[in-house]
Amino acid sequence: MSQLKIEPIRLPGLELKRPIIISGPCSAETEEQTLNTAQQLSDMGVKIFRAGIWKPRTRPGAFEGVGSIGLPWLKRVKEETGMFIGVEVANAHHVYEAIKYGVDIMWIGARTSANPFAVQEVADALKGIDIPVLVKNPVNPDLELWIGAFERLNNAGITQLAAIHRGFSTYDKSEFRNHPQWQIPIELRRRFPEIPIITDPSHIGGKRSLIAEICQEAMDLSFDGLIIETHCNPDKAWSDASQQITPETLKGILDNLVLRRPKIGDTPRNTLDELRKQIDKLDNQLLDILKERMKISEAIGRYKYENNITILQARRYDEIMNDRKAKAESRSLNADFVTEIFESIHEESIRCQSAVMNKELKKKEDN
Ligand SMILES: C=C(O[C@@H]1C=C(C(=O)O)C=C[C@H]1O)C(=O)O
Repeated sequence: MSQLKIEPIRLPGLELKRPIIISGPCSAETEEQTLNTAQQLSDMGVKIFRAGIWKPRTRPGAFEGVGSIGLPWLKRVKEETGMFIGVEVANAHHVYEAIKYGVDIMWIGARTSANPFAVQEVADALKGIDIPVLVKNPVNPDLELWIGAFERLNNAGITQLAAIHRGFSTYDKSEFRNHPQWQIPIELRRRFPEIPIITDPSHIGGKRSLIAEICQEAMDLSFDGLIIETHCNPDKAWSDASQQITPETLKGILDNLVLRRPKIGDTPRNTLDELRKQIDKLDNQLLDILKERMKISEAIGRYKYENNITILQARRYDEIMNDRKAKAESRSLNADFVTEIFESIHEESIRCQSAVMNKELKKKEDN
């Protein structure tokens, strides 16, 4: 199991409290737009400003960021508002430029964190620089690749690290621009509880109407912060207009966030302990039932071996899936959830039957 050395993010003079808020436009477009947005955010108490300077776009021809000429604008933001400034970096040149202009915090984008060569280049460029680096999840839902990026940065001596959860690309259209797949950042939290997780509702939602609920969900998962795109005139934004909001809208969203305590602490435990005992008991029953079901699958596997029948019986499988889904619905259980469970049980049943068949075959060969 990998070990990471994670230290809290240090920004001089700023006490980082949950939720950490990072905000600013998707892209710095003009000096005026950058400063105007920053001033409004600063007035409402936001301390960390973000703006994209180099924008990796899916197709050529879209606005790809203003490049290094935007860095003096960010420097002005820092000087005039006192906010800390952050940009996305994707190669060594970006890192050197950002350092030159006093950038306080850098993040690695989702397309970059999917590419170990690019992450390594950024890590090598950062060697010897003590700066917080935020790593967006790779575009594909691959937790190991995400962890690999933290390891590469760690190996280069970067320890002030945090994760940005921006959702995962899917071919299917869904209500989200990038599917949250919350179980992936949750698994990151389980394995590396010391890594702060910052959710990016702008990229997950892709539209303004989803931002508030994604922020609330992230807070209820006890994540640590939010990075939210804001623009002084969102409808006129040069990139990602549909997901940017005004600083004023952001203020409304933040004011309405319900912040619950991540630790159970000294709340009266009796009720919770009792309910958890009931969960433990039911989980044990589930495990016993699964064990019994797999034993029957094995017996079916032996029967199929002896009678020369294929393991997969698509019609029976289809009947089971339709039946269990209907029964899930009649019990007000989420049909997608139940479908996933039975898909997984079926897969394991096939694996158990294959193992039985291979064992029988080997026995026969050995005789
Ligand atoms: C157990 C069997 O084999 C496979 C596994 C199934 C299951 O675990 O429910 C169902 C159908 C088959 O694809 C079977 O044929 O009944």
